[in-house]
Amino acid sequence: MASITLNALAHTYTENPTKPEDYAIREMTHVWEQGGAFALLGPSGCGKSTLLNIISGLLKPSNGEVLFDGKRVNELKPEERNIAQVFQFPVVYDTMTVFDNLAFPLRNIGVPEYKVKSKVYEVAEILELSEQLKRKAKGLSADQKQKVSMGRGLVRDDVSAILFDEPLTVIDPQLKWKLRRKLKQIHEQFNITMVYVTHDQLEASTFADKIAVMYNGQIVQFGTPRELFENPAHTFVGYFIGSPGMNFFEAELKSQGEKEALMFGDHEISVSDSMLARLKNMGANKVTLGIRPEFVHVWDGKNDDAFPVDVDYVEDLGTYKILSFLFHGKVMKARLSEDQKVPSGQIYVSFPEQWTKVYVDEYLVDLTAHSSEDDMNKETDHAN
Ligand SMILES: Nc1ncnc2c1ncn2[C@@H]1O[C@H](COP(=O)(O)OP(=O)(O)OP(=O)(O)O)[C@@H](O)[C@H]1O
Repeated sequence: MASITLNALAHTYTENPTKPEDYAIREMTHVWEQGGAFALLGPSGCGKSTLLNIISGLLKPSNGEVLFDGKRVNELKPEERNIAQVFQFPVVYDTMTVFDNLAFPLRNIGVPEYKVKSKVYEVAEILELSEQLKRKAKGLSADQKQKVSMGRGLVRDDVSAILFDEPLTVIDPQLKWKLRRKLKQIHEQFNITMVYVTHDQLEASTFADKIAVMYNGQIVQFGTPRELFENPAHTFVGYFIGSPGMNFFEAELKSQGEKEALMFGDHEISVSDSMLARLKNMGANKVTLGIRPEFVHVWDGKNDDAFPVDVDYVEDLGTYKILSFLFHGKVMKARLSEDQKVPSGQIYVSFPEQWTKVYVDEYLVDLTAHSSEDDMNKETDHAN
């Protein structure tokens, strides 16, 4: 078991990179703490496999270091890193039995046969492969083969971490859920650092305690599924997580007499005074506002804090409904519970201040985050 540190890591497949877009991995420093269950979540082409291959040693990074438990491993070959990697497609020896497939990594490092046997039985039991141990791998179904692949990663006690690269791609939808639960259970039992790569938010949040969201070669947020949902640190996280994703609209900071106000057309959007002060300080005149459909309040009648909007359409998804409405010409969505009345015509919506997130240059303006400005204010307070 090990912690995995990526220190000022960057990677390009281009010979002479000149701009940030030339990098599949833009410079990042990141730590996967030892024993954690993590997911690396992002769309196709964002750099997930590149990052995984750098950790396992299949790829040499252009810049920076990979450290296991604080020790640099850049120069170590994959087999010297004690990392197990499970790929999208099962890697099994068809002509061998399931038992021999599972035993292979142990026999390779000279583990005595009595230990091989007990470990293989233990792992086969967990993965529900005990009945198949004597069968040739060739006759197995795709999901059974993938379980054998996973098992080969699990048999060794000395692995530092297990990396899964979209391991459930070949698995039937009904079985996916079961295998995901299994992986979670295995993590709890073995306490190995696990990094699970996927582009599926449901897969990421059912497996991982913490998710790194990757976008354009960068980790834009690393947090619990709840943190990603409630406080997206980047507009991409707001868009990518949730179903449907966050509503976004542009607003302008304008002076209204003595006060500043955040305006969307002629509508004033309510944010805290400290947020207005922070935006003024940053010189941010144009911002992006984000609110999740779950947090938009929908009212039948007029209300002091609510804006009149027109219903566009309502989609009934069984246990909930998605209401699309037009707010100052912009289509936005609200999530209604099953028993909520389906509105039509003109309705009123409000955006609770707590859930109205403010983004400048795609990043969240987070008033709870510790800033050097706060430190300076504190120091001034002390001095006074
Ligand atoms: N061997 C390679 N040579 C050149 N460019 C590559 C190579 N492998 C990946 N890339 C590029 O690097 C970027 C990141 O690719 P990568 O495969 O790491 O992304 P990914 O998030 O794993 O995508 P997917 O989910 O589709 O596998 C992409 O723009 C891709 O085209």
